Amino acid sequence: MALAHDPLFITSDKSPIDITSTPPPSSMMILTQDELKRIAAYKAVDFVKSGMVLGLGTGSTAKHAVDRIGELLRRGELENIVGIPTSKKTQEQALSLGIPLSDLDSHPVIDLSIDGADEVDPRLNLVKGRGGSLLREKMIEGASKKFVVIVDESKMVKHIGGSKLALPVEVVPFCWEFTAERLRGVMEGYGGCEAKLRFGENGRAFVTDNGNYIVDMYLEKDMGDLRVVSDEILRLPGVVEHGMFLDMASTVIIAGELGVKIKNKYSSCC
Ligand SMILES: O=C[C@H](O)[C@H](O)[C@H](O)COP(=O)(O)O
Repeated sequence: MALAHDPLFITSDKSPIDITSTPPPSSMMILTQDELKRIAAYKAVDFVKSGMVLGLGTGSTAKHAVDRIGELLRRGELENIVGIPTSKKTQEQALSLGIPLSDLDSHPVIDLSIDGADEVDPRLNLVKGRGGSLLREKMIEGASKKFVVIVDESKMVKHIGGSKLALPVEVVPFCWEFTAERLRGVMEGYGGCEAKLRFGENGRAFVTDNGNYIVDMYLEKDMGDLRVVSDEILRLPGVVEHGMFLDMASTVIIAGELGVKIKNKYSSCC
């Protein structure tokens, strides 16, 4: 894959989403998917300023952003950062990098969160949680003034579920089969789905940081009105949270073959 290094920006304001992109350079370099993730992550860290309270995301893309924040703190280029980790794994990583940490109880308003995503649709709705961290992510990113999502271009889909990979739902372990069956039932009205319990590497049910299970829903079609589906899923007793992050991302940074694109959601205010 090739990526631009020339920081020349083009802005378009004609779509409901504001798109800024870095075009391909004259000399191209082949980059791996992980390098693309790192490029998106570093670009997002450009938004970080000293003194900020930061939501620290989880996953292979967010890991690069946390590393970068640690590096800038170490070099003294950032100061007085407080990180709010979205998982135990990120907490460990941040601690190992010397990033001062806190939580939502002490810092209920977060200046900026940076995190990866599993899918991004054209309206910047997301699927998250294929790493199992969706609940803490949704709590922390939902409390953020700005939420910057970092992805490589493979995550862009025409509609939620378009990758044919899982839409994760965190459920209580108690009678999870009953809850999975109820989820299947709800989804019949929205194109249908297969609902499977997620297993960990040890062959047992995967357990989230909150002691819950994950039921992965494999969608068959575009679900239509995502808000309606979201509300129905959340009304099921036994469901804790789902991995659709609707209308939450303020900016999505996409690293791909043709360069880095930045999509901003229009703000409704001045
Ligand atoms: O639970 C995991 C998170 O939602 C991740 O942000 C998401 O799965 C994307 O992860 P990655 O950057 O590893 O593709």
